Amino acid sequence: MAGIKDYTNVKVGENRDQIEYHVKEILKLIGENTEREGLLETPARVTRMYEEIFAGYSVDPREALGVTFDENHQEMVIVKDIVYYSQCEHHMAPFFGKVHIGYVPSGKIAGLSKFARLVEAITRRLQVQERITTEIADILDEVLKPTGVMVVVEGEHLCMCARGVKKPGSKTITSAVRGGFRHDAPLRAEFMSLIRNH
Ligand SMILES: Nc1nc2c(ncn2[C@@H]2O[C@H](COP(=O)(O)OP(=O)(O)OP(=O)(O)O)[C@@H](O)[C@H]2O)c(=O)[nH]1
Ligand SMILES: [Zn+2]
Repeated sequence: MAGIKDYTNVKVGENRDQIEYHVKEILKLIGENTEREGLLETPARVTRMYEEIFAGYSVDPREALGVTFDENHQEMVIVKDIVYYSQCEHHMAPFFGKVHIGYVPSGKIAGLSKFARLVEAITRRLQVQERITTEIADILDEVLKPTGVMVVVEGEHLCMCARGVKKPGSKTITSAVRGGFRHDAPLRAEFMSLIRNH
């Protein structure tokens, strides 16, 4: 299975002309007049938007976590409320929410901003929420080799709100645990209580 770890290094900007062409074709196929004023720039706008929302394809998420420091801190570190916007791979509709990361270092810590960079690299692609969660946990585990990692992701999926089953407000919560968190219920409970918004 192709995963985030096999990042493709595709830069959307290099395919700009072709994407614009195909967006214009889709507009025609849904019954639009691509020559009316409001739509003239739309293929180019959509392409620029794709460059942003699909920027993750050109980033190796392991490198996003690049800067690490040797540090003898052995208690849990939590970076919570990292907002993400992603696109569901089934409908190409947005889903968005927050990522919460907790880890217990084992000699290595990462620069705090790098957690958000990791989240960006993984979410700015076509995704499912479960894979976002798993990949963040696996990459942290691989790069930092911590005593343990726990990742919780909250998401609201427009494909469930604006269409289909139409259930606005429903939330999906996914979690992944690695290392010491697996067999340590109090540690998981401490993480959950610290990420709760007060
Ligand atoms: N597990 C999981 N499912 C997702 C995610 N994003 C979207 N989906 C679901 O993917 C499924 C695709 O189902 P299909 O039956 O193939 O597509 P569909 O006919 O458009 O389904 P409906 O949304 O039920 O109308 C739907 O149940 C979506 O809710 C995600 O991140 N994780
Ligand atoms: Zn969907």
